[in-house]
Amino acid sequence: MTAEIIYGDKLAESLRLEMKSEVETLKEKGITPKLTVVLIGDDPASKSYVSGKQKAADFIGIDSTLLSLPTSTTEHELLNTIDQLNRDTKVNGILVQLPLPAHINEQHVIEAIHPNKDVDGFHPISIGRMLTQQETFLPCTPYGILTMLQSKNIEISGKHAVIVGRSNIVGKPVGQLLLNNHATVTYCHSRTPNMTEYTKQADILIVAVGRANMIGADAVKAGAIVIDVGVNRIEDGSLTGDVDFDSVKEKASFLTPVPKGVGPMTITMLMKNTIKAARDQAE
Ligand SMILES: Nc1nc(=O)c2c([nH]1)NC[C@@H]1CN(c3ccc(C(=O)N[C@@H](CCC(=O)O)C(=O)O)cc3)C=[N+]21
Repeated sequence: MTAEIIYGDKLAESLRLEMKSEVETLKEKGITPKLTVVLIGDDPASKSYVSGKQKAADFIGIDSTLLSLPTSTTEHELLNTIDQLNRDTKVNGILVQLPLPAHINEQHVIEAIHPNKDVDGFHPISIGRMLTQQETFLPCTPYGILTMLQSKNIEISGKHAVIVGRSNIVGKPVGQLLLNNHATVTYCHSRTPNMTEYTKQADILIVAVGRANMIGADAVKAGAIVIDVGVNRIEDGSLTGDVDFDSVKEKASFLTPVPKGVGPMTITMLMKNTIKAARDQAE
């Protein structure tokens, strides 16, 4: 079997076009969605992701502001900045780019963002609301993955979804989102013995570990749907996923590439959440 490749960049483009006209309509009603991104320090990867977010916002017509703060910023200073953004009625969404420098407690920062402006969906209130299936901001990468599956009319209900990786921002929430859509969910992680015994049972395999080419064709069931969330910068400077694309392509039914897969969808869902924030706050 040769897999159909799910191109996240193509889907992102069509969704961004829809959002552009949605924002035009909102602007006629006097609503201009505004996102503020806070970036601490000058990590090149973080800068590159942030510029991708700015570009998407510009295209859609979302007002986006980058607040660039030095690495020496204290946790107290950052919490004060967030407090000001929480109070600023013009700001609909707040995103603090992760990872943060070691002297700042990430959880304190995430919990400081008002849940109504939590467009990343990382606040414990947002996570709790997602778990209990209340309406909320869905975390962008899991939301993007769900949208990619739906775009290909892939049935989730009754399928066995195996998640490799258990991070708070991808692995854990994507499993819960698939569970909400009636999948049977198995989590694998660094302490799972004989991991391929599980991955080979997956109808839908989601890999979010951050280790280049850790999943080969031997770990995949024939006809499986494989979603690669890995972002690994390799020696030659290029970007590669967690899945061995060339071999898995010959065995899976659907496969996402890296780059041009989940990454562009993550940014797109952030834009969608920002528009939702603007709408909700205008009520
Ligand atoms: N508060 C917060 N929210 C995030 O959503 C967040 C974060 N912090 N920290 C870092 C991760 C990573 N992330 C990516 C987004 C887009 C691409 C993306 O668009 N990648 C392009 C390639 C970009 C390139 O070539 O560098 C692609 O896959 O085609 C990748 C990674 C969001 N993150």
